[in-house]
Amino acid sequence: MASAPDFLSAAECADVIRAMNESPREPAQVVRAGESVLDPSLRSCFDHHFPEDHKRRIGERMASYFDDHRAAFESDADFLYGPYFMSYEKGSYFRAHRDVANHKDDPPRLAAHRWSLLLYLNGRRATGALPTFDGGALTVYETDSRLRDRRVVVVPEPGMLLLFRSSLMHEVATVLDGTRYAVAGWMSSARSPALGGPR
Ligand SMILES: O=C(O)CCC(=O)C(=O)O
Ligand SMILES: [Fe+2]
Repeated sequence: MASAPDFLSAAECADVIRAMNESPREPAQVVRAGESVLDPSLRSCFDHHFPEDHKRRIGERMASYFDDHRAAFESDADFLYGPYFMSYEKGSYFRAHRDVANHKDDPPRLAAHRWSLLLYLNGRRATGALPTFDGGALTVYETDSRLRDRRVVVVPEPGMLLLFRSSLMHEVATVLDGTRYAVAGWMSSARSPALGGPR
């Protein structure tokens, strides 16, 4: 796991949150046995249709952070899938899951995911004019052959970029108050056999 605390400034976070609040949104789906479905037993949050130009700009920044620190990630990932813009209102959550394929019918892009990138736009503490929320911590269940398995709890901070392997189990605790805003993208490998790369 790795993080960059000040990937975006508070002013940039405020801009993205504003654009999210102005964009249409729909309840976020999950992929189950190859199909995208609403599944409140697993996930409850909103997916925002974010303006394309903004989206491309943020996606490029996330991908270049990965590229610049590539050596640390020991990965053949070469493109970013996403980004997606999510809001979690009071009562929202994302139960334990992995961001990779779990079923033979799952879309190939899931099997190509290598690293999950989360960009947090706000946090629990007041920062400038950014909205705050309570609850909504991310827990990642790290597995490491050299270390004992452990859970790492991440409390989002505005502007923080977090990276973890997409194969790790993780979950977002229920938001208890306010709205939690986050951007998610997946560094993926075009060489994945699932995407037609060499086997
Ligand atoms: O918002 C987070 O902290 C994690 C979200 C997540 O796990 C996902 O979108 O796949
Ligand atoms: Fe996830």
